[in-house]
Amino acid sequence: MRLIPLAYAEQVGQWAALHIVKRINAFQPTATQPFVLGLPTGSTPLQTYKALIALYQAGKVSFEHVVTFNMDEYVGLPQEHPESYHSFMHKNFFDHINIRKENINLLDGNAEDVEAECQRYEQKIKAYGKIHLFMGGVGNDGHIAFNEPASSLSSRTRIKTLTHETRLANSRFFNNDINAVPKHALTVGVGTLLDAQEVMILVTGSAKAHALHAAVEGNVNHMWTISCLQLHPKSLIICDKAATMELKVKTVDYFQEMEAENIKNV
Ligand SMILES: N[C@@H]1[C@@H](O)[C@H](O)[C@@H](COP(=O)(O)O)O[C@@H]1O
Repeated sequence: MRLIPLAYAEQVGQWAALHIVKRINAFQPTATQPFVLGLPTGSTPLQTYKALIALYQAGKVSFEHVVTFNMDEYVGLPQEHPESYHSFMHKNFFDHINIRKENINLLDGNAEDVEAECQRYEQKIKAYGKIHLFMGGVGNDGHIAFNEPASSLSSRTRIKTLTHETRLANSRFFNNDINAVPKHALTVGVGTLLDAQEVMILVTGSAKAHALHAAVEGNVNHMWTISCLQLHPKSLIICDKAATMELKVKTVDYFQEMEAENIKNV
């Protein structure tokens, strides 16, 4: 695992965007060999999306041959609802870049046969070989995508019941009305995430400090599904200072030293 401790959330967004651009450009994607990018929603990645749009506008990256898979979607919320993850992604990212419509993949939370929809998603990812880079955030309770506590660490895409804590945290997008927050979501599994070539998780703010501690210093444990990163051969966490509050000073120093060495060697 690589942990990049930065000072501010804006720096986290900038760092993540530059990393994505670096990976896409190094891959030199084509129509027959596209770069496959996994994407999250939430407040945390907003800065990254803004920075990616700016880099696209500056001609530093093209999304023409990039295929995206979003990690999750609410069940039963109409696609055109402003808080559906379909709406979120178009408003905050897709509508501002040159991605092809047919290259955008999102789970259909209104599918009649939810199980078939989840299998279709898994098969479509497999059809591309693998996800090259999966970006994600983390919930206050340590969930990754919508893999709530006690999700199997080998789970695949499926329907999950959201915890009260998650619905309460997300009620800020629904006029603070927890009853308006869907009770279920479709989500890629922990196993689906671990299959990606690289996983990059953004963690900002003090509300995520316990989750970051569990991810970096805790044991691999299904109660904090973010801890699955310890099993991944190429995982990367980018965090701000507020998120490190539950880490040992020694841990933060260690990763800071490692990054200083990395920069020297570039
Ligand atoms: N399913 C999403 C997660 O993918 C996201 O990581 C989490 C944190 O969101 P935020 O970045 O808004 O704190 O929220 C939701 O539960």
